[in-house]
Amino acid sequence: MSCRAGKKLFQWSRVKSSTEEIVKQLTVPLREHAEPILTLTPEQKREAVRLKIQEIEHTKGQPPFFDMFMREHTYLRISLTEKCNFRCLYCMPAEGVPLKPKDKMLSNSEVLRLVKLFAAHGVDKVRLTGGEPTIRKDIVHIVEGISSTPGIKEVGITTNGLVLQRFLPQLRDAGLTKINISIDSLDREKFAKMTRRDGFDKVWKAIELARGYYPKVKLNVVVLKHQNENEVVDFVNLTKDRNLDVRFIEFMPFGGNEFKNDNFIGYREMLNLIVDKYGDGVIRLSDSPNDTTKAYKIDGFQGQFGFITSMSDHFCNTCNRLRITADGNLKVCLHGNSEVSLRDRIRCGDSDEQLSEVIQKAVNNKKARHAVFRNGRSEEPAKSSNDSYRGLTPVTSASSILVHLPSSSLYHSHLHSSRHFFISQIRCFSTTYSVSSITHLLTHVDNNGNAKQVDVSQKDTSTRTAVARGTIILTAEISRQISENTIKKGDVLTVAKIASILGAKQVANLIPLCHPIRLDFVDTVFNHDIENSKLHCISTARCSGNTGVEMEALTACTIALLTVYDMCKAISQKMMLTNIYLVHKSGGKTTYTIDNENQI
Ligand SMILES: Nc1nc2c(ncn2[C@@H]2O[C@H](COP(=O)(O)OP(=O)(O)OP(=O)(O)O)[C@@H](O)[C@H]2O)c(=O)[nH]1
Ligand SMILES: C[S@@+](CC[C@H](N)C(=O)[O-])C[C@H]1O[C@@H](n2cnc3c(N)ncnc32)[C@H](O)[C@@H]1O
Ligand code: SF4
Ligand code: SF4
Repeated sequence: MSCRAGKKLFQWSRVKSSTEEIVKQLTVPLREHAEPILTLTPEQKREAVRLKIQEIEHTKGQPPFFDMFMREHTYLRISLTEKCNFRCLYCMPAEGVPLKPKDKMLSNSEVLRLVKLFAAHGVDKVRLTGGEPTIRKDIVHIVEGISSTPGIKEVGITTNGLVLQRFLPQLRDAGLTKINISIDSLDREKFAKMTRRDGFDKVWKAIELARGYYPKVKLNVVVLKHQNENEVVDFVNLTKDRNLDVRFIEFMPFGGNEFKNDNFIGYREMLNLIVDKYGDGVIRLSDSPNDTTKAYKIDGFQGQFGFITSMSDHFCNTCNRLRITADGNLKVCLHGNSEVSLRDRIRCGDSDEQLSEVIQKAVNNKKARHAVFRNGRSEEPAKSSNDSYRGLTPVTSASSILVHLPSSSLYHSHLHSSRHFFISQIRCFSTTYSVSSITHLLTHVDNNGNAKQVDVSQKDTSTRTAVARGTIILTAEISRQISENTIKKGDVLTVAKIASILGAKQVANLIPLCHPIRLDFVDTVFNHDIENSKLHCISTARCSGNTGVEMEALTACTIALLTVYDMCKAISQKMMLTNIYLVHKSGGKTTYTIDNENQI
């Protein structure tokens, strides 16, 4: 979801003001739009559809990367290098990590190709990280390339700040929009102990410089017990008259770090320390939809602070992140072990379409939440029913889920392997037109009552898009079998999607006075309301031409629904196609968007 909620202040009314009471009130979840699409109000759904249409138009039709939990991935984190000039206690061993050869790293042009591809699929935010990203010599060029990629609205960097002063002006000029700087201690000696390097002065100067360039600079502070926990309030004090957003990060276990439970301090405990000092002055701010941070501020302070609570209260249900490692592996989850090499696919000469297919497949396997940590080791969460978590429900048991099916040539191989592939047969019946006294008003009938086609040769060429929607009411048994993909005839939704594309291409042959159109794009997605045994279908058609594609979208949608009927009728014929209508049309002289679907 790409709803953008504005940040607004929120102050709790309090009866008692003991630290414990205040912390209790302040830790109530306050995340807007945190739930997946199934709990949206009709108004929000309409807005979501409108945004989706806008987005599809903007991205020239590449479908966004949705996972099986309806999470749309719009944020790409790219690690530019494995190297680092620090050795933070919680991140790297003193001797550093084993480095792969340079030729295994993604090159500048490979990074930019991937960004372009992800942007075409709706990614609008990229963050560069590492290792230490400023070690990469071509960092300014990379930022420049990313910021000028169509569709990218934000380019951020997360850095330890050691050499940032050198690059900051160029980075800003290259289009860097956001900066997060890590600093774990305000005490020079402790800083050196935690990073195993003496760099405090340079990092602090970089922070001051960045504040001059950016309206808000985020500071990342990993808090470790017995190390820097006693500095939490000092960090909050920095926000008094500085445009800083200090984020306290819970220590997370990673493969290489030495995670010890003794070092862990949860966010409630940190908040306690702050409330002890500021009492009622602590204000909870509302969080943006995909924020990792629970945001707060002290009343009257210029800046704010927050907690990244990956361990004690994870935020996986709103996850919109994908990441690429420095050597070009796609990771769909920070804590997941599965990776797929995009670098190898690029170097084997894969087309963008093939890469998209690989990415979508990986995204389909993304778990509902991150791995469970036991004894400092991460274990993948179990699949299927255990994946259901905090309102996130996989397709197999969802009450309503948008099933996204990527469009690509690889479908064909997938389909060939499916046992039954039926293209529903459309019969075109000959039609008798009755001539009425108002034939002269009809554009498709001449004065003698003969059918005539409209001459569109003088109309302007423009990009035309149409979106149609329809529903098939199923039986409960059919609904269940579709959701579990156990229908005997084969993979219903995949076949229906392909049939819808073939159907759209046939419009000029099926509907007597329609013009043949050179279609640029057709896509169909499904929204399966399993509980209510309804399958909604949304079809989009686009062309660049002098007449519209509404009929193509409507036909695509209808054929998809008919195909579902055909694939399932052996189980029961008690199904009904209903509510097929045009949701949106743009290009040409008029734009139309249905403003109240309930009226249809
Ligand atoms: N669980 C989890 N934690 C993450 C993820 N990305 C970042 N984090 C945590 O957030 C901390 C800060 O990350 P940053 O690199 O500053 O990125 P960010 O917070 O996503 O950045 P913005 O929201 O764009 O400001 C990291 O140290 C992690 O602890 C993620 O995908 N999953
Ligand atoms: C891996 S670093 C890479 C970017 C850069 N080198 C830096 O330190 O900002 C990104 C962020 O992850 C945080 N981080 C690293 N190891 C962590 C851990 N074990 N638990 C929580 N956060 C961690 C760092 O503090 C930093 O804010
Ligand atoms: S947290 Fe960043 S600065 Fe520290 S060792 Fe890891 S990569 Fe380097
Ligand atoms: S742990 Fe994985 S699923 Fe959870 S927020 Fe991070 S990347 Fe997303």
